Amino acid sequence: MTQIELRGIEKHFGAVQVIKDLNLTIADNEFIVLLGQSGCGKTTTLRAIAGLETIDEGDILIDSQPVQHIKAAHRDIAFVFQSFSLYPHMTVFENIAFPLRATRGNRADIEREVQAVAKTLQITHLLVKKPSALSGGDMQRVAIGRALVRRPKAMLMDEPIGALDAKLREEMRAEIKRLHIKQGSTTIYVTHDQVEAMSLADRIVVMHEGVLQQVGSPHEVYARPANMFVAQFVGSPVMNMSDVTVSEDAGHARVVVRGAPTSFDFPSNLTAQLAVAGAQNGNLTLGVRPEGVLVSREAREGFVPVEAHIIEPLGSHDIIDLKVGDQMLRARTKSGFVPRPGEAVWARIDPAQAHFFDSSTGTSFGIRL
Ligand SMILES: Nc1ncnc2c1ncn2[C@@H]1O[C@H](COP(=O)(O)OP(=O)(O)OP(=O)(O)O)[C@@H](O)[C@H]1O
Repeated sequence: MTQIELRGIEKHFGAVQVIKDLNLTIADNEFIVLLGQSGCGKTTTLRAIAGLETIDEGDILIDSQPVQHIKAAHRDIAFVFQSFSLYPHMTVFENIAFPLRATRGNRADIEREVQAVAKTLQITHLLVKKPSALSGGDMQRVAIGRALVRRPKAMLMDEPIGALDAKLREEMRAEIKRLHIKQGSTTIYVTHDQVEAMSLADRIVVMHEGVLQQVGSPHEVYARPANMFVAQFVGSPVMNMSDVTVSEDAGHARVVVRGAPTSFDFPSNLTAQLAVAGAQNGNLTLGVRPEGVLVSREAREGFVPVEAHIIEPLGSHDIIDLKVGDQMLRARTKSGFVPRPGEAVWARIDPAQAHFFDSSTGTSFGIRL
């Protein structure tokens, strides 16, 4: 059982505040991913939990006990870094066994535990080798094995597969997930890669400039982004964002994209919901992911004329830039469905996939259609 709680964490480096009032509770066995751009304070947060960095304000609690006064070595937390930091003169077996030497004297116990971890990570055949004979992925497996072997209260991982090539990263991602399901330990994982975050996390914590933006399951963060930063950071290609005005007309809401000649049809309850949320024209941004832009070759009800502009065929699907007046809208369509550049087609925004944000604060109005 390991629960970790961060209460009102603040951290400065000189005059620069790198963590601002961070509050977060991580449940036992939970896999949490801290996601954000370089420099947003992820690593500093992880190091503070491990005891490698002090904090200026707030409390860090492990199983309800404040730990600020406890040194890193006594927090019983394992840390896996991007750089593998294996001991080059030791074999893989000795590297994994190393953390056990201080705590478990008995050779037979050490042998058994190293073998068990090696089996879990499928590296038994590497135990006699030296790190210099290993590939990048295997080195990182050994580093993870060394962290796991002492069965720490929690695992902290800082971009552990960031240095590997794309194919190996994908493989290691799957392995880390399998390992977590099998081994079950409270894990906090740092990355700037949203795909990695989505595929690994029970919950993603999105950070920006030291401020927590949203905590939620991958689905929540993707489908219900709390603000424009999260909306554009998660998902690829990025969410379309346009300034819009909304008016009511003959039982419909009409959404006009600034610079576009036509309006998109929305259900009439949009205007009522926007009014309740305090949204006002002139301060309204519409966000829609490319899969929320529907494209048709023929005129259909609710579809407006647009022009296919740039087409990126990606095999499983195509990404098409549609010209709507002087605005661009990216759509994701079935592969080969659309047209040549310059061809006139029809588009509609799926109201169920539309997001409305306050243009000045970026906050979502939480509209559900
Ligand atoms: N020891 C330090 N002294 C001064 N500034 C630091 C120190 N460590 C980090 N910083 C600064 O604090 C900010 C947050 O850094 P941090 O490493 O936590 O961010 P990050 O989100 O993990 O980014 P990255 O992925 O690049 O490591 C950055 O602006 C960084 O330059």
